[in-house]
Amino acid sequence: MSKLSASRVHESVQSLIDMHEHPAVLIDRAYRIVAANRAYRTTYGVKSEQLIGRHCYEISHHRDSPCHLHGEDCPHQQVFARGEIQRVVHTHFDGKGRPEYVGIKGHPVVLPDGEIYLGESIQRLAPPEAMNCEEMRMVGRSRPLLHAIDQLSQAAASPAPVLLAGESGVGKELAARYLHDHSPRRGGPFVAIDCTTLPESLFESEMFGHEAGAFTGCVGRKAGLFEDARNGTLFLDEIGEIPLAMQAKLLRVLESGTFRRVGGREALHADIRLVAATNRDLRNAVATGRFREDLYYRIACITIALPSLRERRADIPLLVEALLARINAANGRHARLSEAAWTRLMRHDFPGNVRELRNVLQRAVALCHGQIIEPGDLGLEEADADTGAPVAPNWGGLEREQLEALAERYHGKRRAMADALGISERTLYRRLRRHGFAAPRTGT
Ligand SMILES: Nc1ncnc2c1ncn2[C@@H]1O[C@H](COP(=O)(O)OP(=O)(O)OP(=O)(O)O)[C@@H](O)[C@H]1O
Repeated sequence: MSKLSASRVHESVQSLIDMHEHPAVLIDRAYRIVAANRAYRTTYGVKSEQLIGRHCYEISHHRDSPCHLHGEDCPHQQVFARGEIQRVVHTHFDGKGRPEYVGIKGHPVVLPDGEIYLGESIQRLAPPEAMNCEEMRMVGRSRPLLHAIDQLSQAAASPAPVLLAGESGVGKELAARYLHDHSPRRGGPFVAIDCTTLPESLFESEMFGHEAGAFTGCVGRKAGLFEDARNGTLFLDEIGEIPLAMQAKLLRVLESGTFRRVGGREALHADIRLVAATNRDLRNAVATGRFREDLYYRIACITIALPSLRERRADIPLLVEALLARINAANGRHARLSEAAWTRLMRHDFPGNVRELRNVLQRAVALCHGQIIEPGDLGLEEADADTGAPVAPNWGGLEREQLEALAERYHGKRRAMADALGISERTLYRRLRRHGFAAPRTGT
């Protein structure tokens, strides 16, 4: 766009987008910002004169290439290719460089100069204070994770029970905390219990509390988890493991909204938001009579599936970075992965998901000599060990995620990506084309 039309555009739309209380920005076909409102400038800590003409991905993503090259859905593509409105969730970086999840609505805007632009209105999904605690942050930018974050953000506003489904170690407890931290109950407590640790004999007293002398050996009155979580969120992990008789008791409380301490008479109000999690197929447990159907429908009002790490391999580099930083900080170390160790990690299947990745890194930091983690320090089984073959050459669907992960790690640089895979740039180019990626940048 010429300088003249840029200034015309700027004048005609500036006052319009300034009316938006959320950050709003107008972007041209070449990803350049042509106008942005005050909320956008404040959020991303950039002055007006430094903003116009800059690439949107530089400002919000701190990157030097468009976000769709890094595995994210990009409204830019949808708007300019199809003229359609698109809503996506992205990770943006605020003016202080802190990551945060945002919901973006992108729509086509036709201005008096006849040009089409992308108009984006951006809504912060997380209050910045909720994202500040690094331990609690759900790290990742892959499509499957951002889709789950979108669902979690929408569910957070409602009081309805949520069932989180996913393999062990995918981050169900972290997701439950996210729900709590983004809900109107965030000022109240978050109480988590792993139901497999509750023996049947103690289930009732642990859940609902007991009065003094309610049963043999019990001294004094004790509040249960329902009371501990008052005004907050009660997270029942592995809910599928609750014995049938106890399921009936839990259902009664959820239906009536009241409970009694064991040995008590007073009916207490169950003022909690229930979030449950399971790593097995609860519908199947219902079909085989191991889980009550009525309880299932009560707890699974909103069901959110959390992706396994295999389904979001593109997040591995970011997770490695975040987890290593935490482990290093906790141990006063500065360990980092050698290229060979990194390639070795990328070949692993991670049946134990993020927890397994964290444990592998913890072990590696403890075992490595000096600062560099070598493949041998990772302690991964021989079964999927380095064979010298290109990364996952026959994994079909996984190949796409690996390419995304490499694009992320090497900022889309073709030479470096090809080297990491042990293939030529031409082969890499063919693979990228096959998976519908735009050609990445050349150079190392
Ligand atoms: N997206 C993520 N970003 C950063 N850390 C994560 C992420 N997902 C999981 N983790 C980390 O992985 C570990 C396992 O997560 P969590 O306990 O939430 O998993 P889970 O699905 O509840 O596991 P289980 O089913 O065994 O209870 C934790 O240390 C958590 O902090």
